[in-house]
Amino acid sequence: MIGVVGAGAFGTALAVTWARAGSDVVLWGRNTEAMAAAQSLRALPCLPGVTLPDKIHATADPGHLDDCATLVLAVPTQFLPDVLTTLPAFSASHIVAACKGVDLRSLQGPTTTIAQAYPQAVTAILSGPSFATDIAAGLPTALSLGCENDAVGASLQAALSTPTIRLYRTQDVTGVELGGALKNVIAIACGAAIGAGLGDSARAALMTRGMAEIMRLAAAMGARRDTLMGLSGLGDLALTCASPASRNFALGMALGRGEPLPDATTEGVATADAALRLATERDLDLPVTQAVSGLVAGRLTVKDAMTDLLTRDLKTE
Ligand SMILES: NC(=O)C1=CN([C@@H]2O[C@H](COP(=O)(O)OP(=O)(O)OC[C@H]3O[C@@H](n4cnc5c(N)ncnc54)[C@H](OP(=O)(O)O)[C@@H]3O)[C@@H](O)[C@H]2O)C=CC1
Ligand SMILES: O=C(CO)COP(=O)(O)O
Repeated sequence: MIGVVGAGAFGTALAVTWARAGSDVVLWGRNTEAMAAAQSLRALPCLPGVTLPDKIHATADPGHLDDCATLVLAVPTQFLPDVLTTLPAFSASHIVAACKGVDLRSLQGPTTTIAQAYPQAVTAILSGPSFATDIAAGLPTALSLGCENDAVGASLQAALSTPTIRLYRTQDVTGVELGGALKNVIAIACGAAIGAGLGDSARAALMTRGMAEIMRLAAAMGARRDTLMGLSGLGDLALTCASPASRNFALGMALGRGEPLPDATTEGVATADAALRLATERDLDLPVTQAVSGLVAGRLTVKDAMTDLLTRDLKTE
């Protein structure tokens, strides 16, 4: 049995696809009324038009997660520590993070946060280009599964792949985590460029130089370059920087149009500042990330950010 913690768009979409593939799934959300309604109506408002298969048990009672050998945590990264401290302890042997961010308080990725709360469990990270709506619609998707323990990684890969979701596995947890987290920051930059009317060429430049920043920071933290060139890196960058369906890209577009910050809980907002702190500790320069941090905090306009980026010292590629 698979337990999914977090009945938002992504947790629900994953639960639906695993249930359709034949797994029994407990889908836990914190709101008692909402989860009772989901269990009886077989639907959740975060995924309109999607029917919850019978194999999903929607609940707000964490006791129902006790029998799950595998738990998948699909809550926004900044809320993960709270979720882990408010839920009772579980006996799950495998815990998979399905979150894309770096915790701003601890500067840790989700698997480190989980491992501190559950030292007995093997942790893994699931990340890659995948809109919840696409997964729930049964559209084809490929994701990276990072797990240091390759035997457990292989069993999770088999258990969590479905006829429509293909998982590739790696032992490079840091690469999978940082690829998924840092692409959100670059998506905000690309959205801002498009929202401000700076054009597709500017977006391509930001994606490319943003990828260089992702590589610079993640490699300094131990990630492998080939992981970052894979699904949870270049793959997710390509999706998120090109689609208004991305909340990070859409947030950037709103800022680019001169509107106020629409939703400060969007993953890339906190992760921009977390990435800058990680970079400062390593004496690294992340100019696009710096621009995003200034934009979301209201310290910079898109015009200021553009001028800052274009007037930097010329350098080799
Ligand atoms: N949406 C997508 O297409 C994708 C999302 N992701 C990643 O999945 C993660 C979750 O995102 P997503 O599902 O979209 O987010 P949503 O905003 O749709 O849902 C977030 C969920 O987390 C719950 N939550 C928030 N705070 C707490 C808390 N303190 N305690 C308990 N539960 C809490 C919310 O509960 P409540 O409803 O009660 O507020 C909600 O169920 C993010 O890291 C995101 O980057 C990854 C790939 C695709
Ligand atoms: O991570 C995602 C797609 O892979 C979803 O991106 P957003 O969080 O920007 O919507």
